[in-house]
Amino acid sequence: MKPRVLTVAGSDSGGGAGIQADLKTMLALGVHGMSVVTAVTAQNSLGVQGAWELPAEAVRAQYRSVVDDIGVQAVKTGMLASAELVETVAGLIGGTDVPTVVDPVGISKHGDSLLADSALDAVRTKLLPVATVATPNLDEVAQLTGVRVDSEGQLREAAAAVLSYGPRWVLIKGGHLPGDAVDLLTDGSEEHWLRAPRHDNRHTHGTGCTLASAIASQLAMGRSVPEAVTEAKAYVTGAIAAGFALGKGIGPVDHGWALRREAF
Ligand SMILES: Nc1ncnc2c1ncn2[C@@H]1O[C@H](COP(=O)(O)OP(=O)(O)O)[C@@H](O)[C@H]1O
Ligand SMILES: Cc1ncc(COP(=O)(O)O)c(N)n1
Repeated sequence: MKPRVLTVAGSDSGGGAGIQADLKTMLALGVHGMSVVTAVTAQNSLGVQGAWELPAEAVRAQYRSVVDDIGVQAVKTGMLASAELVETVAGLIGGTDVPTVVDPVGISKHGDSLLADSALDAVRTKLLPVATVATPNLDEVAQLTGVRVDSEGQLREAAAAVLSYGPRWVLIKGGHLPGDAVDLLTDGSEEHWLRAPRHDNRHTHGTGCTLASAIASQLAMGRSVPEAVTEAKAYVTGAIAAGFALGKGIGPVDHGWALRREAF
């Protein structure tokens, strides 16, 4: 049976990030994608114009519908908006015995907040402990741990700070540093440095969502965490290289690049 992957995240009306990015990534990687919508954003290439979270009951009901009947081999979380939703989702994941990728989405590329400040503590104490892999970017590392990274040498310190909250693995994304796009994956004993050339392309909307969904898809196919992250990094790098202009601002990465490559 086709591996099934569930994203628990917010909707991006512009189609570049959030649930839309997750489902496109899952399609491109050959798994069956499913979604639990946590919030709806009015969003485009210029930023987030509005956001509305769903009631916790609606999130719980979507999750149960999917997991109890269809079943999942991996879960990915993205925008969770509020402390109540973070706690609800952490509880649901804690009761589901499959690998889970937690992308602790805090602020959009345009600087719009996608998570209430009052939810940070629940992310630290409830959500990170149930993650198989947590994938914070450098702003999220600073928000969650207070550790500020402005060089590759500090990625280790950032990783240790996030691991102290209990995820099995952490992938610190160094995408916002100058130079090569370097990420550090570690479980506190093994270290894997993932390095890709930086693509000089401003159309990077959705990079984090795409990477986390690709990791979840690879885990659902049975890969180990280091294998899954290595494959996912190659996929997101190709998607960034093929990112394209839409609207007047930052365009999306191209989720379909790998499908086209295989087709010809
Ligand atoms: N310009 C770029 N060229 C190549 N890789 C990039 C670029 N920008 C980000 N990345 C990579 O994309 C992935 C997502 O990282 P990042 O953009 O930091 O996440 P987020 O979307 O959460 O801010 C990481 O693997 C990062 O190294
Ligand atoms: C609904 C939603 N979820 C997540 C992001 C983060 O996007 P990115 O991957 O660009 O950091 C976003 N802009 N909108």
